[in-house]
Amino acid sequence: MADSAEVPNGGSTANHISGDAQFVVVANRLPVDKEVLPDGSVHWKRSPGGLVTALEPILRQQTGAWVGWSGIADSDDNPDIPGVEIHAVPLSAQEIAEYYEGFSNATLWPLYHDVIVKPEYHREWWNTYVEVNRRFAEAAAKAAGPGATVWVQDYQLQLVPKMLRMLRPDLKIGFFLHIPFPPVELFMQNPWRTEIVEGLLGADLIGFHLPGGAQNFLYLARRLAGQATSKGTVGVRSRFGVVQVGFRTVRVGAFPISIDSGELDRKARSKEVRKRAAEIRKELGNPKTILLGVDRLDYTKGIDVRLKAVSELLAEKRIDPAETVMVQLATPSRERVDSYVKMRAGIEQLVGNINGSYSSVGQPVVEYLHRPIPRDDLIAFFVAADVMLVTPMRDGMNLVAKEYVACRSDLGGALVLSEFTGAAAELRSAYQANPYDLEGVKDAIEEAVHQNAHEGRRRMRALRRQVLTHDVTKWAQSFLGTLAATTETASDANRGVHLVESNEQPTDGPDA
Ligand SMILES: Nc1ncnc2c1ncn2[C@@H]1O[C@H](COP(=O)(O)OP(=O)(O)O)[C@@H](O)[C@H]1O
Ligand SMILES: O=P(O)(O)OC[C@H]1O[C@H](O[C@H]2O[C@H](CO)[C@@H](O)[C@H](O)[C@H]2O)[C@H](O)[C@@H](O)[C@@H]1O
Repeated sequence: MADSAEVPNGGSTANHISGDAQFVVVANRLPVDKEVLPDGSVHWKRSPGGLVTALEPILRQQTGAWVGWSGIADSDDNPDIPGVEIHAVPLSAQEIAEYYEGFSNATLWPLYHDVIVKPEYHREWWNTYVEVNRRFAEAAAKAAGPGATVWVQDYQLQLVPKMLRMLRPDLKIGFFLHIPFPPVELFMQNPWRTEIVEGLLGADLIGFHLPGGAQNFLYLARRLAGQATSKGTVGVRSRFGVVQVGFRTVRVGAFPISIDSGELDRKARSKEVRKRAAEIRKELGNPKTILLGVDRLDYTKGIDVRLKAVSELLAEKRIDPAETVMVQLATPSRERVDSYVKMRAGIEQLVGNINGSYSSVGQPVVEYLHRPIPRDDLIAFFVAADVMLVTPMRDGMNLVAKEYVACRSDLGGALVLSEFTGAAAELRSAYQANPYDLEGVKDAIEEAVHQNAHEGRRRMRALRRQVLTHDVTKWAQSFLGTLAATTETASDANRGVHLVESNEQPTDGPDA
């Protein structure tokens, strides 16, 4: 183990006595968010988003440590979670503004999601991103036992793999990106593009949801970091790409994430959930059709698209307001970032417009809740919904689509799914649509609303086969199994792989 090392990008050096955890997850967020109630008491609640939904069952199966931030400023409390050793990384209010709201969510998030909103590039935000990444790397280096496996998560921490390797060359380091890896032309906008590619190359294995992301990364590793890489296509959980970094071999692969589908299936079959689902339908006025949206309130999710589509279908009398209720459950998200403030106002206006035009007294057409819903209630909503609307402009995976399918053991319901989600590659039997084509989205919703029962069961059976056989355990096992099998020597890892030198003319272009 290296006791001290030079950390690139302005990092300090330190002695890092190792801890004893053999498996360490490093993520921006802890699995629980700290909340200080008005009476001063502290309450820990489930953190928002799919990353925590996916990783929480993995940590339950595999004892280890979790390094992350508690969601509020200046807190280093470590909540008690059975079987998980928590290491909170405190962030100041300024770091939250510059690293989390700034560089992570107003620079990288829009850049990696097709620049739906214009990314902002500020040097101070970048400097704080580097500084906070260094702090996470140091915390991980302290938590990890000798030779441990450390799994770094997502776009907020792309510099951690290289920083951690400098501190602790004895570790096996994996990195997984939960959001899309953008096309090369967009990635090249980033003034710190080379530092990010080099940061990621500190890992032994870099995982993406889709082969396209992995291939984009391989091209950039050659072009920006000047490394030799494999050529040819990357497969799903197979045919990994290779980047040769000096004597080290870095593997690059596609590992589509999933959910604990078995557990959701069991819960959704329970008497309590069935009863709650029936109550929900009754509370909504026993409509013929319940349309459902479940999202973090994020501009990438296309909540406005589905509201506009429903509004036009009502205007064109293709769906009947007396028979239809749309429920939109929206968890508050990144509420101090400008683009989120604007988007929330736009969505609430659309909801108001639809209700103003088509509701009757006591019977709103759109029910909109801006708060997180307890898990068991959410499952009951999935069971009650006739049509699930998942319409992102771009989404790394979208676990909501998979959760809906896992909850439909009755083979009822229909899924309308944007082509631009990672989930679309697997959920082929959904009613898929291009979210930029409003007529196409309307047609998909109308078809789903009016599907005949036989066709609905056929589609749902196919969707469930995929979701139940590809659960989150399979995702983690395939990633961690590949990481464990990474070999130290270039000659072993590269046997049979043709490497393209960075100065060779590549035959596989970006997105190939
Ligand atoms: N309104 C809500 N209340 C409770 N949980 C929600 C709500 N909206 C989304 N979720 C949960 O958050 C997770 C979202 O994951 P995903 O669809 O992958 O998107 P993201 O991680 O971008 O938010 C899912 O597990 C979903 O059930
Ligand atoms: O931590 P927040 O800023 O509140 O955001 C919540 C999480 O959102 C993103 O989730 C992504 O991960 C999901 C699981 O892989 C995937 O299905 C989804 O498409 C992604 O958007 C983000 O990547 C996480 O880091 C956040 O914690």
